[in-house]
Amino acid sequence: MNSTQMPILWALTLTVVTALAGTAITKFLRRLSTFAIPMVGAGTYDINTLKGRYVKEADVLLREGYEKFKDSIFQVETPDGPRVFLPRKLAHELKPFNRHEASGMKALADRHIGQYTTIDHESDVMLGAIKIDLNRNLGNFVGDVQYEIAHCFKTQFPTCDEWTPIDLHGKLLRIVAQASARIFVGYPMCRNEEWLECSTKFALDVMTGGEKLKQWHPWLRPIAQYLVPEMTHIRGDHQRALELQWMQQRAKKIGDKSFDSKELANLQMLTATAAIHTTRLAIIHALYDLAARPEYIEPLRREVLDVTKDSNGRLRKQHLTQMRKLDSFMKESQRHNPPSIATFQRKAMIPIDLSNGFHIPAGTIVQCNTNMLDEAPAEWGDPNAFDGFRFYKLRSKPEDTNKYQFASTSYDSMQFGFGNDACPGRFFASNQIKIVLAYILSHYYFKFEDGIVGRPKNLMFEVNVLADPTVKVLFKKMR
Ligand code: HEM
Repeated sequence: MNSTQMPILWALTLTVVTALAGTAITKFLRRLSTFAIPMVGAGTYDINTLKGRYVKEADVLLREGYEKFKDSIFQVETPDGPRVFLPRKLAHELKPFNRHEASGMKALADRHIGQYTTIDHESDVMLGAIKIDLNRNLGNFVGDVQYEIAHCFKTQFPTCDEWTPIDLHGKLLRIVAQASARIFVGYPMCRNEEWLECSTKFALDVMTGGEKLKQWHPWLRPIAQYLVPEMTHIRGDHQRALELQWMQQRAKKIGDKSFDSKELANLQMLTATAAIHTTRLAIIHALYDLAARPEYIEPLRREVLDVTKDSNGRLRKQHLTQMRKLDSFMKESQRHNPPSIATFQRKAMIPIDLSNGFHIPAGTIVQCNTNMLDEAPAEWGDPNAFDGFRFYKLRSKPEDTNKYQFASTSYDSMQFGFGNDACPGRFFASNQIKIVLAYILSHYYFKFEDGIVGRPKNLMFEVNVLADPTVKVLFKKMR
C-alpha cells in the first residue's frame, strides 16, 4: 500500500467505526425510550411491518389501540421509534403545563429535525403577530381577502363556461397562499411570484428534506445537510423571506432584540406554512364532502346569498358570523377529516407525572388519540353519521349559540388542539375558508367527475389525513 492510500484507508475505517458505534448507541437509546406500556400489534407483526403500518394506516392502528386498550396509555412503533399515545381524557392533565414545560412546537420540530429544517422555534414574536396583530383585526381583513380571492379566481381559474375538471390541490394552494399573503405581507407583495413560490414550497422542502436527512446517521447530519437539495432550497427560501416586514414590526413593538432579521424571516415563513396547507386542505375536504352530498349545496348557497343580499355580495365580518349552516358544515367536515388524528402533541420539557402513575420523562413526545368519533357526547346524535347541520342544530339553544363554532376548541373538538396553545390561527382560518367557499357557492356549480361514487377515501401519511389528490371536481360558472 503506498503512502497516499493510507489516509483514505484511515478515513474509511473511521467512518465505518463511527457508523457502527452510532448504531449501537442508537439501539441502546431506543431501548431506553421504550416504555412499560402495551405496544399496538406487538406479537402479531414484526417491527418493520408495524413501522410501515404507522406510515400508511395510522388510523387503523390507533383504532386497534383504542379498542384494545380503551382508556389506557399505549405505544405505537414508528420510523422515528416508539411513540406514546394518551387517551383523550389525559389531555386535561397536560393542559395546566405551559409551553416551556410541554411544548407543541418542540414536538413538531423533533418530528422534522427542526434544528436542520429551521423550524425549531418557540417564539412569542410569532404568536404575538397572530394573536394580536391578526386576530384583533380580523374584521378589517374580510373585504381585502374577498377581493384577493375574486382576483385569484379570475386570473388563476379556467373560465368554466362548460363543466371543466379542476385540480383543486393546485388551484387552492395558489388561492389560499395569495389570500393569506394579502394579510401577512400586504399588497402588492401578495402577488409576488417569488414570495408565493417560496411560501408554498417551504413546507414541502421541510418535510421532504427532513425525511431525506433522517436517512443519515445523526452524527453525520451536520455534513449531510449540504448534500440534501431541499436543505439548500430552505436556505434560499429564508433569503427571500428576509425582505419581508411583518415579524420585524412585531419584534420592534415588543422591544424584543433577541431575534436577528434572519430568524424573523424564518418566523414569517413558518407562519405562512402553518396557515396555507392546513387551510387549503380544509377547503378541499369541505368541497369533497359537498360534492359527495350535493343535497347540502343549495341550502348553503341560499344562506350565503341571503346574508349578503343587502350588501351587493360584498362580505363583512358579521356576514361570516351569520353563515351558521356553512360554519356547521365546515366543522362536521373537519370532524370526519381532521388535519391529524393525533392532535395535542407535546414534548415534555420537564418530567411530568400523570394521575394514573405514568411518568413522562423530559424529552418524551406524547400525543392524544383525538379522533375516535364514537367518543362524541350523546347529545350530538349519531357520532359516525355525516350530519352537515349537526352543529347548526346544537347551536339553536340560546345558551349554546356561541358554542360549537368551527373555531371553538373543546374537549370534544380537538381538531385545532386544546388548551392555551391550541392553534392561534383558527379564527383567521375560519374566515378564509368561509370566504373561499362562499365565493365558490355563489359563482359556480360543481360536482365530481363521472365514475366517482360517494366520498373519496382519504390517504394517510402517518397521523396526517390527506384528501386524495387524484380526484377531479368539475366546475361550471353560473350565468
Ligand atoms: C384549517 C386550518 C388550520 C388547522 C386545521 C390548524 C391546526 C393546528 C393544530 C392542530 C395545531 C396544534 C395545536 C395544539 O397542539 O394544541 C396548530 C398550531 C398552530 N397553528 Fe394552526 N391550523 C390551521 C390554520 C392556521 C393558520 C391560518 C395559522 C396562522 C395564521 C396557524 C398557525 C398556527 C401556529 C403558529 C401554531 C403553533 C401554536 C403554538 O405552538 O402555540 N394555523 N394548528
